[in-house]
Amino acid sequence: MRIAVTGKQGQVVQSLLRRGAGKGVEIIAVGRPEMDLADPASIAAALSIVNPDVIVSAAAYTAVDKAESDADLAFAVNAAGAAAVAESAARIGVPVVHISTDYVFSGDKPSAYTEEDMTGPISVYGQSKLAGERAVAAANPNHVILRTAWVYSPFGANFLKTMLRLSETRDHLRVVADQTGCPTSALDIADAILAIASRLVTDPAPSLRGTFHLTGSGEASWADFAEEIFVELHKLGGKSIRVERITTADYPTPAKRPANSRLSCEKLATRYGLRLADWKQSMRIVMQVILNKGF
Ligand SMILES: NC(=O)C1=CN([C@@H]2O[C@H](COP(=O)(O)OP(=O)(O)OC[C@H]3O[C@@H](n4cnc5c(N)ncnc54)[C@H](OP(=O)(O)O)[C@@H]3O)[C@@H](O)[C@H]2O)C=CC1
Ligand SMILES: Cc1cn([C@H]2C[C@H](O)[C@@H](COP(=O)(O)OP(=O)(O)O[C@H]3O[C@@H](C)C(=O)[C@@H](O)[C@H]3O)O2)c(=O)[nH]c1=O
Repeated sequence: MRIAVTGKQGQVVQSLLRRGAGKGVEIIAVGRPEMDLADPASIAAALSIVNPDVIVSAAAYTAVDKAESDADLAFAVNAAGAAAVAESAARIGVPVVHISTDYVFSGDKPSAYTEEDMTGPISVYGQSKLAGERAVAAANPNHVILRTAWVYSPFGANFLKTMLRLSETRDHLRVVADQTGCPTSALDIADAILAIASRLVTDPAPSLRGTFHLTGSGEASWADFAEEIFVELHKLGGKSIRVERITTADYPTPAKRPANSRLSCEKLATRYGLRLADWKQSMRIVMQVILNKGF
């Protein structure tokens, strides 16, 4: 199986390259400079030349706060760019696996969101990703949209790495405790994508197509996540860091985040038999990779 994945340095792309190695899967990362998602004309040619069996649409404009003042580029990449990737897959006649986000929800629901729940993004990033979901579904019926959340990994920029970086110069951090979600390892996402892609290329069942939630098992607030990171850091010989649990109002940001963005992943478990590990277990693996500086 040959997979074309959009982006090069991103967390999910890098995790796919790492997890695909040695499994008889050829993964080709297609990104800048040869393909710019903000330049639709560059997309079809760059993807078709790879002659893939599946396209994984993992590249996105992910700077949540910056998107508030950069909506045109966020929409160009996350909506028009995603649409062009899905159209390219349709033209080649292959499935597209598109990655989306918990931020398509408002966060008002008191329990975990299912795929049937109404969306209602409260940030430009979330709005642009929802527009992308709709455009992907319209462009290629042979699609899987995977909504994931709170992604961390040894690669790129993420909350876990931000916490570790801040801990180098501080012994006390203030972190919001009233936003709840599901931390998800990009390495686990990569394993799931590989399993999903191999089903899609062999099984035309409609029940395997559509929108699915894919997050780490369990739930946490950002403060819980930070505390667990620092427990593990201390166990691995690092310094002790105190987390002060604060409210969203105490930590003003340009973009609003959902208060609740927990996602129910039952549909994926039922249709694909896939369930990701508990986030704390996966977080420990990622921490060990980062602190030991290698796999
Ligand atoms: N990070 C998170 O917490 C979450 C992410 N998601 C979604 O998961 C997917 C993967 O996210 P993640 O791996 O964390 O993303 P990253 O922020 O780590 O990487 C973003 C990727 O997108 C690429 N990219 C950005 N703009 C363009 C552009 N104009 N043209 C081509 N490539 C571009 C980057 O390119 P380059 O390689 O050149 O830097 C990079 O490879 C995204 O769709 C994201 O919306 C969903 C939920 C949570
Ligand atoms: C750095 C920091 C953040 N925070 C808060 C701000 C915010 O509410 C929360 C997370 O902040 P970040 O900016 O790191 O994370 P954010 O960019 O909001 O992460 C999101 O990224 C996009 C791409 C997604 O799709 C989402 O699923 C989600 O992972 O933690 C603190 O309370 N203290 C801190 O020291």
